[in-house]
Amino acid sequence: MKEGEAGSRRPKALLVCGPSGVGKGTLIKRLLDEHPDKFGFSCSHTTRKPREGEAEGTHYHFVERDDMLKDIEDGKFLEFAHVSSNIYGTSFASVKKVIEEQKKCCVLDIDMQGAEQVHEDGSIDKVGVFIMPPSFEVLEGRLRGRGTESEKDIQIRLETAKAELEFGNSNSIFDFKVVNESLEEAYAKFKEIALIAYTGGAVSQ
Ligand SMILES: Nc1nc2c(ncn2[C@@H]2O[C@H](COP(=O)(O)OP(=O)(O)O)[C@@H](O)[C@H]2O)c(=O)[nH]1
Ligand SMILES: Nc1ncnc2c1ncn2[C@@H]1O[C@H](COP(=O)(O)OP(=O)(O)O)[C@@H](O)[C@H]1O
Repeated sequence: MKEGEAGSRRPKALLVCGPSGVGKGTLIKRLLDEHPDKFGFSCSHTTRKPREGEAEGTHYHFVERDDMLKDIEDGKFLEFAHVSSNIYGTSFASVKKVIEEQKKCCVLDIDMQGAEQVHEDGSIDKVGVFIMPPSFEVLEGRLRGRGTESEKDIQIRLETAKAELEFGNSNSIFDFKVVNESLEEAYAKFKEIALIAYTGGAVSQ
């Protein structure tokens, strides 16, 4: 076995959850850029419109609501959720592509409802990490600073964030919590957790 290859244990999926604007996408992008051989992103489906710079099939599969509802009915999704007035979901195909075809650890960026469904389903061996903001004010500042949402959408996301933070603080789905204050420190911790998922190792905090 070559150095850096996963050991005899199979890589687990890495479930990344946390409120909108907390930095999930930033941390995940950095991980994928640094370790493209080890980690692959599960490209979700969404009914929301693409933001500037987002590409079909890379960030999301951008789909029409009716098509997504039909695919959900046809059983194509491992999990799905209505988040901030849009539908988001992880197809079986996207997870299979990363785990079985690419043989990498599959990174899922999903909301709390999705995390709960994956946890209860139990068919995916996973490590769960919840990303926390240093404070609600900082979260709001990041969301506004990103400049990708309308004021109405920001308000919806902040409302959802309150429930997400309570959820992250009070359940056992997540093996780890990372406070994203300094990006360097948060990324170092996040990477360490991701590598635990990659090696399929036992989780100890
Ligand atoms: N359940 C579920 N949630 C998802 C999925 N993809 C993204 N999300 C979540 O949907 C929420 C909104 O995502 P997005 O519109 O990209 O906005 P952002 O989180 O503010 O960058 C976030 O909490 C994501 O974690 C998915 O496939 N399933
Ligand atoms: N540690 C950090 N310090 C300051 N700004 C950050 C930090 N992490 C992320 N950001 C910024 O916050 C905004 C939201 O991050 P993003 O990764 O889009 O969050 P999410 O994917 O959780 O919605 C982005 O503009 C990003 O550059």
